[in-house]
Amino acid sequence: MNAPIPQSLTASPAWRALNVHAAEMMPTRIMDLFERDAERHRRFVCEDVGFYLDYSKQRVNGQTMSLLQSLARQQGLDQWRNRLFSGEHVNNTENRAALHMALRAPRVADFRDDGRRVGDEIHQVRQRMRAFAERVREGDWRGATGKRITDVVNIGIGGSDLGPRLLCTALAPQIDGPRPHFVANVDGAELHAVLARLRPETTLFVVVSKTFATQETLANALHARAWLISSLDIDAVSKHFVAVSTNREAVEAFGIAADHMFGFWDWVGGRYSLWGAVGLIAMLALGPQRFDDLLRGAHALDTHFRRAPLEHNLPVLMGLLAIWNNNFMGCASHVLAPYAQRLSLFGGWAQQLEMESNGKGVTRDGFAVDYRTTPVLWGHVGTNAQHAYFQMLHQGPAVHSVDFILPVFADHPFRDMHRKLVANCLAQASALMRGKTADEVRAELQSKGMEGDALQAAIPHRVFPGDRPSNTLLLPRVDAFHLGALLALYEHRTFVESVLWGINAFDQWGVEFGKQLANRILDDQQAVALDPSTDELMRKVQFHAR
Ligand SMILES: O=P(O)(O)OC[C@H]1O[C@](O)(CO)[C@@H](O)[C@@H]1O
Repeated sequence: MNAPIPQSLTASPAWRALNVHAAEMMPTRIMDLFERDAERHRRFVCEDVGFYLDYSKQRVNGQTMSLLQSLARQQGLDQWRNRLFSGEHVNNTENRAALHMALRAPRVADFRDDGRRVGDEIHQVRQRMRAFAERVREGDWRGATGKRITDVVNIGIGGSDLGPRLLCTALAPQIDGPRPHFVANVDGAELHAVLARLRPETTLFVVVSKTFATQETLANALHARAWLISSLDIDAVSKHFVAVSTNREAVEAFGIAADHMFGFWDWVGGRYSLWGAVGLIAMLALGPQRFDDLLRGAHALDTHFRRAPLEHNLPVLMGLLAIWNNNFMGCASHVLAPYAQRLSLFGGWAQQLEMESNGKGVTRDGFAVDYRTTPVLWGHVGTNAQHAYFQMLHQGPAVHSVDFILPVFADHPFRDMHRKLVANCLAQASALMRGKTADEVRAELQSKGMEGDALQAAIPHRVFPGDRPSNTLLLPRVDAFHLGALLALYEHRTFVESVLWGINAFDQWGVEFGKQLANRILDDQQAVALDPSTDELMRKVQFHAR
C-alpha cells in the first residue's frame, strides 16, 4: 500500500486563512492601524526575562496574530516544544535529540537522552572546565617553560567559533583572564596575523571541533602546533594544547591526551554548542562566574519559552512574525540591526543559526516545500549600518523586515553618546514605518524656498514609501545574563519557524557537498575533472603547480 501523501502546508486551512487575510492587510498602512487602536503600542508588546519586544510596527492586527497562532496550533508547536525538551529525536535525519537547553539548566533538571539523565555528565564537564579555567586564570597552570598563560587562541569554525567569539567580543570590558584570540579560516592569513602577536611560551590553544575532522580547524591546529614546537619542543604540546570535541580518538590521534579534552555529546548541534565546553575560551577569559550568568540568562529564556502561552511568548511571537513577513507579506530578507557596538558579531552568529538550521528545501519527511523557508538574514550594527545599507531599506523597491535590538543602558561613561544611539535607533524604526509622502516632501522643500521644475524634479527622490515592518527589542544592557537570554531567544525563534515550516532545524546536509568536492580537488592522486569552468579556473590559479 502506498504511504499517504501528507497535505501540503500551503493547502492547509490555517495557511489558506492567512493568505486571505494577508491580501486584506497588504494595502493597510501601519500608521492607520495606530489610528484605529489607541492602545496598539501597549497591546502589541511582550515583556519577560528583562526584554521588552514592541511589534506594533509590524503590519499585523489582532486577527493576524490569532491566525498565526492557529497556524502554530495546526503545526503542533506545543507538541514539538515538548518533544524538543523531552529529548525526543527531533533531529530525525541524524536520529538525535537536540538538547542544548540541558547545557544551561540546573544539574537537577530532568533532561534525558534516550531515557538517560544527562545532568550529571554535563556538570562533570563543567566542573572540569571550571577547575581548568581557574588554574589558568590564577597562574597555577603554566606553560612548558613555567611562564604564566597570557593568551588563549580558539581554533574552530562555524559553531565552534562564532558563539565563543561573539561572547568574548560582547563582554570584552569584563575580560579579566587571559586575552582571547580566534582563528577559524583556512586562509592562513588569519592564523599568521594572530601568531604574529603571540609568544609560544605564554599561549594556550583550545582546538574546538565537534567532529575533530573539519579541514579548516585541523589545518590551523597543525600549523599552530608546528609554530609552538619550533620554538619549544614536542613535549610542550601537553601544556599548550587542549581540545573540545565529541571525538576522543581523533583528539588523541592529534596528540592531545584525553584528560586535556573537554567533551560534549552528539545531541548538541554545532551551532547550539556554545553553552558547554565550546564556551571554554569564554570561561577562561571572563571567569566561571560570568559564564554561569550567561547560562542563567539562557535558562531563564528556556523556561519562558516552555511555559509562557503562545500569545505572550517571545520566541513564538518573533517566529510567527518572521513567517508572516517572509511567507505572507513578501519581505525580501530579514535584517538584524543591533544598536550596540558590542553586538557587532551577533549578525554572523545568527546567520549560521538561522540559515544553517532553516535553509532547507524539503520537509522532515523529505517532501519538497512549495513555500519559502529561511529568509536571507543579514545586518550589522547601528548606527554604522545607517551609512551603508539603510538607504535600500528606506527607498529600495523591495521590503525587508528588521529587528532593532537596543540596550537601554550603556556601560561606558559617554552618556550623551548613548542618547544619540538610542535616538537613531528609534528614529530609524519610526521612519521605516511612517515613510514620507510627496505632499510632505513638497511642503518641506517649499518651506526651504524650492519651487517650479526644480521642486517637481526633487520630489520623487525624497519620497519614502514607509510601511516597512520592524520589531524593536529592548534589553537592559549587554551583560552575560541578557546575552545568554538573547541568544537563547533567537535559538528558539529559529525552532519555532522550523516547526511551522515542517522542516528539521538540526541537520545541515547542505554543507557536505562542497566539502566533498574540495577534497576531490585536493586529492593529488586523482586527475580531477569537475566541469569545464572549474577545470579552467584550476589551470588559471596554477593549482597543480602549488
Ligand atoms: O565543530 P566541527 O565539527 O569542526 O564543525 C564546525 C561547523 O561545521 C558545520 O558542521 C558545517 O558548517 C557546522 O554545523 C559546525 O558548526
